[in-house]
Amino acid sequence: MTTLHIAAASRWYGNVVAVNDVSMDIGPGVTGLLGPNGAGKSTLIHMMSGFLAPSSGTVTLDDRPIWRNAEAYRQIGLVPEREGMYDYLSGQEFVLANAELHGLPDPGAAARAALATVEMEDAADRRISTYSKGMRQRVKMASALVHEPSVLLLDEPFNGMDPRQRMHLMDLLRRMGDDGRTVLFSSHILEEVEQLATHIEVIVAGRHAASGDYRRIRRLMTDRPHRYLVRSSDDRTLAAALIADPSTSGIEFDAGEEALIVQAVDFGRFTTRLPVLARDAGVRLLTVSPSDESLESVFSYLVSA
Ligand SMILES: Nc1ncnc2c1ncn2[C@@H]1O[C@H](COP(=O)(O)OP(=O)(O)OP(=O)(O)O)[C@@H](O)[C@H]1O
Repeated sequence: MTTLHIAAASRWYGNVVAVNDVSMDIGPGVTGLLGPNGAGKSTLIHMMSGFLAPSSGTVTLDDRPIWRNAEAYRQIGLVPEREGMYDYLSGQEFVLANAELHGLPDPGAAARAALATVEMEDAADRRISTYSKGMRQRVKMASALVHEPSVLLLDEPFNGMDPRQRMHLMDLLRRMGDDGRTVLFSSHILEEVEQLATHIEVIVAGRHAASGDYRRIRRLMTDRPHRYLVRSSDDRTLAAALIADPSTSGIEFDAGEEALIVQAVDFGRFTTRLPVLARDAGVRLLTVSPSDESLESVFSYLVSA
């Protein structure tokens, strides 16, 4: 069993604090690292893979520091976000180079096996420059898997993949998690994380914001107050009806938007009550849209919770 242990880890670049006092344990199975762009996901993954030293705190693998520890590197595979690859190599040569760097006894066979795992055998002898984005992603994956690591770290692995490739990679990662490997992938898309991860760590503005399974994270998001932008045939009458109802805790009129901004007490109740109240008041609803549903606002709610 392999566990990554991150204890009060921070990393700064000059005066930019990318990761701020983060503590978490990542064990076997599939974990999703969720956070908006710039949250510090890549920096955290680079510390977990031994590419970066923490500025303070520790990042260990089964209690041994990862930074400058060749033994730990042998157990870790990293699929970086960066696109830069050696385009003049074939897929086979690229994966083989990593197999050789790891000093594997039969690097050729290991490279072929890893390419087969990601279903790239047929294109293995073509130059990487001719590959699609999804194929490049798969070759990076084969390269990370060639030494059969017990920990696999993937930085935004689904970016640029078509739905079929995405499903295929999800199946593969699920299988690895089921086999007892420690798999962590980062994403800024909640739906992606929901489909794959049994455990989710949320990071926002460098800080650890929440942790748990999808249901717990979702609950944190839906239990918070919600704001809606509402336009109707008679905003004044609708506002009076809404404010008298317990599903609504506040209303203001946004002159710029020419709409009501309604603060709902809870998401489920408000969305069932609104049409009923409007109908009873003889008001036609023209627009109902969440005014703060962006991932960023959900995250900032999680951080302040
Ligand atoms: N080498 C660097 N030098 C200076 N600042 C950096 C460096 N790398 C990252 N940062 C800053 O650290 C913060 C976190 O960046 P990081 O790439 O880890 O976030 P991220 O969550 O992976 O975002 P993205 O998904 O957009 O890559 C950002 O503010 C970023 O600008």
